[in-house]
Amino acid sequence: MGYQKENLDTIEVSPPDQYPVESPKALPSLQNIKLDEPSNDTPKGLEGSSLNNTQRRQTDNSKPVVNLKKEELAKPSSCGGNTGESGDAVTEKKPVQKKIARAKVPFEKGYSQMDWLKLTRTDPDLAGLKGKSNRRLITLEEVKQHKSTEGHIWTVLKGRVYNISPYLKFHPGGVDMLMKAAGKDCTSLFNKYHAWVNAEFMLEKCLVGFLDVSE
Ligand code: HEM
Repeated sequence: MGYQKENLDTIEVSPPDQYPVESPKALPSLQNIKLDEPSNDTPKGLEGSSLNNTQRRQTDNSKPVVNLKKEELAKPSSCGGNTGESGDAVTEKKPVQKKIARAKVPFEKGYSQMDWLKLTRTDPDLAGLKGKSNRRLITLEEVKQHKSTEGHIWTVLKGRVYNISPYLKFHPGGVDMLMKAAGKDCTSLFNKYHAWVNAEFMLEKCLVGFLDVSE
């Protein structure tokens, strides 16, 4: 028995010595294989997806368009297979769209988008209508009169009139930016910065009425 234990000990010691010798040999060979394969097909696509994941959050705005272009350009090269040059053409990063300066303002504690969602579910009168209907037609003149009254700052977005007062401090672009919408139709500004934002859902409870376009 004593002999067996000694034998086992010596056997157990030897494999850890072998692993570091074998694994470095094995890894480089695998890496070589992996590197060769994608470089023929879509190296740009792979680079783009992994690198952009970190960048995307900062500049979501123009990325989708640029990515689409890349994909479109990458398709012929991956079909052709041999044309590595066409891939290089993709790296000439000429922004197709004008880049809009985007600055997210760090939200105050208690003013995250999640907090806003909670508020919309708990506050009974974010629109400030005090029981009045939010189905009525509202003229732009009336909207203009609600640009500084505390608690009653209105804007028009895609034909709907909202009271944006309660949302001001929750707006990720900051109060100042959202105040540019006060008392007027902010649809084009809104679309300029973030056409993808689902304001209809976010401001549902702030609906005051609908813009009267008959005038
Ligand atoms: C009236 C309704 C509006 C709503 C519901 C709204 C909502 C939002 C949301 C959800 C974001 C975060 C977007 C993201 O994370 O991708 C955001 C960001 C921003 N918004 Fe607004 N917004 C409104 C109006 C405006 C207006 C009128 C302006 C400009 C005058 C504006 C300028 C910005 C800017 C500069 C940012 C920060 C950077 C960015 O993410 O693009 N927003 N807004």
